[in-house]
Amino acid sequence: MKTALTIAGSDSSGGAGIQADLKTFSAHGVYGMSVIVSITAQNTQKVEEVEDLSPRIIGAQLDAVFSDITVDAVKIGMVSNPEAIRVIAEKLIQYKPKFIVLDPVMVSKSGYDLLQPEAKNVLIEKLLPLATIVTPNLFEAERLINNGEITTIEGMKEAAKQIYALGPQAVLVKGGHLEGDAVDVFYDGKQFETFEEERIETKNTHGTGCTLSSAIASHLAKGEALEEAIEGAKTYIQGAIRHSLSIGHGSGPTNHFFQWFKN
Ligand SMILES: Nc1ncnc2c1ncn2[C@@H]1O[C@H](COP(=O)(O)OP(=O)(O)O)[C@@H](O)[C@H]1O
Ligand SMILES: Cc1ncc(COP(=O)(O)OP(=O)(O)O)c(N)n1
Repeated sequence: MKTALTIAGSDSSGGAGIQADLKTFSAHGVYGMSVIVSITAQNTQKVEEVEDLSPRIIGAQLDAVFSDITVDAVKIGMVSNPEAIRVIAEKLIQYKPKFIVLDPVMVSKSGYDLLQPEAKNVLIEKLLPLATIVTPNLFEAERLINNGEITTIEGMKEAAKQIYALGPQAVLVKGGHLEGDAVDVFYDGKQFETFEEERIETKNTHGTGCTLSSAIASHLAKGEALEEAIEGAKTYIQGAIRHSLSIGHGSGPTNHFFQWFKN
């Protein structure tokens, strides 16, 4: 069985973070493992509190997994602070996993900072160059390059080019927050490709970014090429949003088991 490891934060409500990633891996038939960086007290309405784990225990989790198990793909989500980022980068350089999908999580949909402001430049310097692909949403893409607001597909292409210059092997700028269809822009230094799906009108989009990036990691773990992996992940997120769950009083989660149980 193929394996995937998520390095991310825990979401107590189960819609985003580690919990969304593990559900996504399972739904793809991939064995999931986790390195927890932070614990969030969060629900469908807001993030109440965040507590970071120490760099020591983050490093120990990484050593425990990599020293024993073959990791076919890694997904990185919420990494919270500079010290956590440094130990993650150090261990990934040591263990050299074949694929690293980096979702540069910065702010929750409910508006809570999940990346400390002083950690942004450390993430750019230490993690972007290690990434097989980085998957910013519009806000994150704007923050990575500090070049104004992105409001068009052309703007997404320009941002993808500038983020590519920071060192990852490829970039997928997600257009979930743009108007119109859900269009994501891919750039690998050679060509652009757009991945398009119809926009689904729903408030239940908690964890969409986590779900997409861990679906890409699952497809890469199974040996698919990058563009094929994105295509598969885009089909998956479309189903997961279409059958998203009205759980809680706010923005409900994506549905990972829509093939079997529709809501
Ligand atoms: N309402 C929607 N209908 C269809 N696809 C969506 C919708 N919202 C987001 N997506 C897709 O979900 C994925 C995650 O995008 P996005 O919501 O922008 O990420 P994030 O959760 O990081 O903000 C992207 O592929 C995006 O195009
Ligand atoms: C623990 C944790 N990690 C990441 C996120 C952000 O998830 P994302 O899929 O980008 O979008 P929202 O869940 O914020 O809608 C999170 N909230 N918690």
